[in-house]
Amino acid sequence: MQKSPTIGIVGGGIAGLVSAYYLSQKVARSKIPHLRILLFERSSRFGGWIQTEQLEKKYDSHIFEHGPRTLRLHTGFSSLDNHSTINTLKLLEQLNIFNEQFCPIEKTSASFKNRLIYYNKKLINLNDLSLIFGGKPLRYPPIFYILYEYFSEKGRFTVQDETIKSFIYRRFGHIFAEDIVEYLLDPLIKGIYAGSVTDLSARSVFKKLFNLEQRYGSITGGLLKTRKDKQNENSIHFLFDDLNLNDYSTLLNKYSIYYLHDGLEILIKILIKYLQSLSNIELKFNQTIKKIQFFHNEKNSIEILTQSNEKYHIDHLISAIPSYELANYFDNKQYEILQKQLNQIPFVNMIVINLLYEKKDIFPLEAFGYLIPSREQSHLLGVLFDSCIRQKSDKNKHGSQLTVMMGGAWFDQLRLGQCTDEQLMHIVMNELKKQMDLNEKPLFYSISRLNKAIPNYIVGHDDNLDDIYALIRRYNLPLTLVGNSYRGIGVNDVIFDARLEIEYLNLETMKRKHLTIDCPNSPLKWCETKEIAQACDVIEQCETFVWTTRMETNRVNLSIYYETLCPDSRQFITTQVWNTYQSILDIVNITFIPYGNARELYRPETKLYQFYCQHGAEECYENLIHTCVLNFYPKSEQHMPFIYCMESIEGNVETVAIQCAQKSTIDFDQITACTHSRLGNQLQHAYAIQTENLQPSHQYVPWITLNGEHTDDIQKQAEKDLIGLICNSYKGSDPPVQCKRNL
Ligand SMILES: C=Cc1c2[nH]c(c1C)Cc1[nH]c(c(CCC(=O)O)c1C)Cc1[nH]c(c(C)c1CCC(=O)O)Cc1[nH]c(c(C)c1C=C)C2
Repeated sequence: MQKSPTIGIVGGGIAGLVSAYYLSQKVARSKIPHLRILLFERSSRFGGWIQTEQLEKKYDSHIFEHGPRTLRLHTGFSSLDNHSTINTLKLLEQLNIFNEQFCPIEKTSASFKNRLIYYNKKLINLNDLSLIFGGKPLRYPPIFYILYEYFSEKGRFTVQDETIKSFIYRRFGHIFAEDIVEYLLDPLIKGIYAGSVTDLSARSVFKKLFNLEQRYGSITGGLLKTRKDKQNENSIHFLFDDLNLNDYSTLLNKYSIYYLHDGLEILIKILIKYLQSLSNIELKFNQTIKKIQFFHNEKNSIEILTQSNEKYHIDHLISAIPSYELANYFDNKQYEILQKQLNQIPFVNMIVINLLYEKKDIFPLEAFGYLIPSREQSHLLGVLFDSCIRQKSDKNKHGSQLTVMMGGAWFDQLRLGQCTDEQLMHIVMNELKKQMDLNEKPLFYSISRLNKAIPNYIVGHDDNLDDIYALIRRYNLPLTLVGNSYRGIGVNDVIFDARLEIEYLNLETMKRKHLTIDCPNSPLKWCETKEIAQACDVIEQCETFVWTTRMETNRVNLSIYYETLCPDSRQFITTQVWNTYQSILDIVNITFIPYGNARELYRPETKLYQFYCQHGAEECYENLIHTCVLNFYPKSEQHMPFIYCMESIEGNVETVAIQCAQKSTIDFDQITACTHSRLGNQLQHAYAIQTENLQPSHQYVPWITLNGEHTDDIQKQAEKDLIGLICNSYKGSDPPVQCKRNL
């Protein structure tokens, strides 16, 4: 008998909708067609901050975007690869809106390249190199900055996190940092986070640059060393084989950003239409949630109580609301710390003013827009030249359009919350007159006050996230976090992150919770599975007399000699070994030896071994991470999910390791300490010896031994059907049910 497992999603913004979308696809692939998905949105519309207003005909049907309007085709500052970018393109294709809606902007076009700043009461173009050499806004030639950074003291492995300002001052020194911070990074950070360089985290916002410094000792040195690796980036994502970068390389090389012809909200509308066509999804508008209660019972279920006192029982909750809103639902004292950690992510208020002018050419030059450094003391953060950006779609329309952004981290200081619309417009008109020499009155305008619109990843954000995940694990909460509060604020990041999170959801356990199993008549079957044993109330007896006996006497010993970045090793671990782990772990000991074709050299001066790996320094580092994890987490249940995760995801090793540690129960601080210690070095050396002592010597990786033996036959069978191989080698009289199916 089977009741329907149910997943609840709270929040009907882009994160909630794409979570429902990817979940529906996962359900269709899996064998749980009865799984129900409930999506709760408190307002009467879906889409969150993504909102497109279509103006009347008398305004030439211009569109006003009240939130995001362009999407990235390049990696951006925090993303480490192009997968999130490709993923959104795939989504547009899957929803059949790519061909009619996708409007890319060429990298060479003025409306992308020309990014201006308001400097010394003038608009200057950062793309105009002569300006930089002419001493604006950088006082010295750029090569001075680069050389200083390259030779400045290495901060390797010393800094946990710091503000963007302190990072730049540490790397470039006082003489050079001032220009970079005041006139480049201050406006840039305003133009993405509406935040301040004195608050935001270098580690979270400039992930790539921060990691390069931590790894290679300097940003420039790191960039030089990793230039070669970039060529290998055109790969397929390990979890999602539809994300083949090669399919899109021409497009990514040519274009920089894109917008959707009818505005970004078309993506929301099409998603809703698709979700409404599915029978197992219910989209619930106007549903304010009063309470979410987690029950720590056998089923670990959740109760959602709405304002209208309706109750919903669900098995898993996907939170697609901002972190501070989720925090409110944890009103039980028990979750006080989790509530506090969620509340530690600050959000800033924005005022977005769209303006339509009658005249066609109101812009000083064709550009993306301009940003205003804090030193210039303006009430505005920046101005977007929408007509330049949407040139292709709006070429036959009259007039011109721009958007003014206000608020962010300076919202309270400038008392913008107290301004009436008239006062805001007065400020805007004055500033545009001063900055753009724009004296015209707009034909039409629209003011949006976006409360707590953009999360600011302040210093310690990544550590805070670690704590949040550790608490969710400690309380054993069936909870998934998606949305821009956590791991990226761009639309691409939010969509891709939701897809990853859904991929990691284990629907099987949800299904099992809903199976009502009757105890079979024959006692021979009582210990076949945990669920049957539970139904027969003989768990303890099975553990003592059947399952442990299997464990002690007849277990098959499987050893995998591998290297972490080798594609064949990764393929083997993420398919054959992972399936084996998931189904027949109680008859096999799985041992990992992460070394493979590496070589070692003893350095008497340091009394340490130096390792050289087939796939370079990155691989040596990942081998070492695996080595340390295997040492501190010796049980398969402890290290296998981490190893599987790391071997599944491509990208910067440290970032992936942190991400995977968060998802499993690994304390990454402990592992980092080990990788930098003599202990880590000794453990890696032990694996080198173990690999070098193999009889016969290994000739390739992964190299498999079964009960200490390697033959071509064992290798071939292992690569083809590892479960079958282990089941056949198992000598116990009570093979698990999965083997019976296999034999
Ligand atoms: C003036 C304020 C803002 C402007 N846009 C935003 C704010 C707060 C919001 C915003 N802009 C970007 C993102 C991230 C998108 C993503 O990663 O997918 C967000 C949330 C993109 C962006 N905008 C600028 C830059 C350099 C970037 C990074 C990626 C890219 O190159 O597209 C610069 C910029 N933003 C604004 C202006 C006027 C401006 C430059 C002239 C407005």
